[in-house]
Amino acid sequence: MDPLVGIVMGSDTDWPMMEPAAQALAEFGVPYEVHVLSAHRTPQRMLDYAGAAAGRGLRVLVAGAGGAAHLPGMLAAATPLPVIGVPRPLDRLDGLDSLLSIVQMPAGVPVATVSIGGGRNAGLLAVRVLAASDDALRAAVERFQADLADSVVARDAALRARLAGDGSDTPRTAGTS
Ligand SMILES: Nc1c(C(=O)O)ncn1[C@@H]1O[C@H](COP(=O)(O)O)[C@@H](O)[C@H]1O
Repeated sequence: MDPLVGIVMGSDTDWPMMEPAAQALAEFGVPYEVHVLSAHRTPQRMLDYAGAAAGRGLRVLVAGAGGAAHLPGMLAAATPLPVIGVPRPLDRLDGLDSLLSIVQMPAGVPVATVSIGGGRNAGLLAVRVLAASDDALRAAVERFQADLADSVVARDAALRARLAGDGSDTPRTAGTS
């Protein structure tokens, strides 16, 4: 199947952060491609990719980068497709630099920014973008949401059972120890 989502990143060293995006897409059966592109290091290649993306059938781009993370914004400038940015935490500044570089776009050039290191949510958001015009995919998203809710209920029950076993499940008044 031709890819619908382009997962791109400024360096191959970003892959551990971006792999969960790929896994999320795979869980929903959404075909994707993966590339290393850099607004800084391969500017023309990045522009060529962005310019051709929609015509090749891609529908969403997920772009991860660290530090001076200009890749998502530059892609958004050069494609009409929705771009989801993923800020990568590097050794210094804990990813705040990447987050601000990606999220503070000028009006007219939107990038949907997920949390620092939020590769999985970026993949899930790409699925939702596609699901807006795909009934079968939307039904799969609804099943995913129901499963997530069920897992929280199960964890609630497991925690309460564990605390009851400890004899520590006694209701307490807020502010008392
Ligand atoms: N932020 C960007 C861009 C860009 O925005 O064009 N190109 C590479 N990078 C980032 O540089 C970091 C270090 O890269 P290396 O590990 O290759 O030195 C990576 O997180 C990459 O996304």
